[in-house]
Amino acid sequence: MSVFRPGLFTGRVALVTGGGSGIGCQVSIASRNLERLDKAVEELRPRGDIQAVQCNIRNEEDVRSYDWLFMWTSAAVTSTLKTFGRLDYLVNNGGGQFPALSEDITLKGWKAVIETNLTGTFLMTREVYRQHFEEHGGVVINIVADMFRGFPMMSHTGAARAAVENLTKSWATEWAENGVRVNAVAPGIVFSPSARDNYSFDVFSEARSEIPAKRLGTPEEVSSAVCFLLSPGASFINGATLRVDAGGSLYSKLMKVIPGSKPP
Ligand SMILES: CCCCC/C=C/C(=O)SCCNC(=O)CCNC(=O)[C@H](O)C(C)(C)COP(=O)(O)OP(=O)(O)OC[C@H]1O[C@@H](n2cnc3c(N)ncnc32)[C@H](O)[C@@H]1OP(=O)(O)O
Ligand SMILES: NC(=O)C1=CN([C@@H]2O[C@H](COP(=O)(O)OP(=O)(O)OC[C@H]3O[C@@H](n4cnc5c(N)ncnc54)[C@H](OP(=O)(O)O)[C@@H]3O)[C@@H](O)[C@H]2O)C=CC1
Repeated sequence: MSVFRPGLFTGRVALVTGGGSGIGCQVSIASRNLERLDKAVEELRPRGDIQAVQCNIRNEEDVRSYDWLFMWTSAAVTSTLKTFGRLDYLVNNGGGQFPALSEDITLKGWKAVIETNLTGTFLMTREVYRQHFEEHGGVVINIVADMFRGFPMMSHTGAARAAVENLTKSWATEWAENGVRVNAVAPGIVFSPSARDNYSFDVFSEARSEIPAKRLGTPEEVSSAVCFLLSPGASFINGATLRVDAGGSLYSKLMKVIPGSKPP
């Protein structure tokens, strides 16, 4: 997702997991696939000072670490601080899941989704707080999802995202005195090739009719919300979740077709 806008964030530094761009802001983008990250850096370099950091957010060593001599390493947080000398924003955007009925989810699959969406967000945020925000303050944005009525067919991610929404509130209170704000953004349905490839049918075409606006959202519409919550314009907003879904989370769509009811 394209995260920053010109002018608003000049001189500020952001660490964004799962891609995202820096326009008018210095940015580290962090995910597992270095080849894809390097490609994104090449595309975005003309628009801002941007670096790629290979990091599996599920892996504490990737997220954390200084080495035993406290030398800088290539880990996500330390390398951002080394390159840019400061850190103002963390956007926990990295995440994903696969569609499956709960009874079909293996323990390995459950753990993969919980570790990616919940543990990864916890590790990244804890590390940024310890290494920088505790002393200097900052803003955290957690990208969650429309799980407000449960998440049939994706119960693992529903549970993880609901937990992240709850963490958002805990952190907002725990770290307020250190000048840290923590908010969440809950996108509705936005086209994503990786999600498309996870489905056996054309999920995005079908989803369109389930959205009151009768269209999908765009990455820019999500990034506008992220930018607002990062900006001083949101300085009195803490612990909130902003739904960016054109009202989709209020609409009675069924993600799993229920053909009929059996007698009790
Ligand atoms: C109504 C429509 C809503 C659409 C809204 C879209 C929302 C989005 O979030 S868009 C972004 C979505 N993108 C993705 O979700 C793609 C990324 N997904 C993943 O990376 C994986 O799904 C992951 C999160 C589970 C983690 O993958 P990884 O760490 O690489 O783990 P493995 O691939 O090795 O899988 C571990 C384990 O997980 C189970 N599993 C994985 N994929 C599936 C699948 N498609 N179906 C069923 N089970 C799956 C499986 O148990 C895997 O173990 P093995 O069986 O030993 O491979
Ligand atoms: N598209 C949509 O409709 C919606 C999306 N969301 C959420 O918004 C976020 C962005 O989604 P979108 O851009 O559409 O999807 P993408 O699948 O394109 O982006 C997900 C990103 O997360 C990264 N990622 C996944 N696992 C890890 C990991 N273990 N460590 C580090 N990075 C990881 C991936 O990079 P890599 O594989 O290189 O690690 C990828 O860049 C995700 O959290 C998604 O679940 C929420 C609601 C709806």
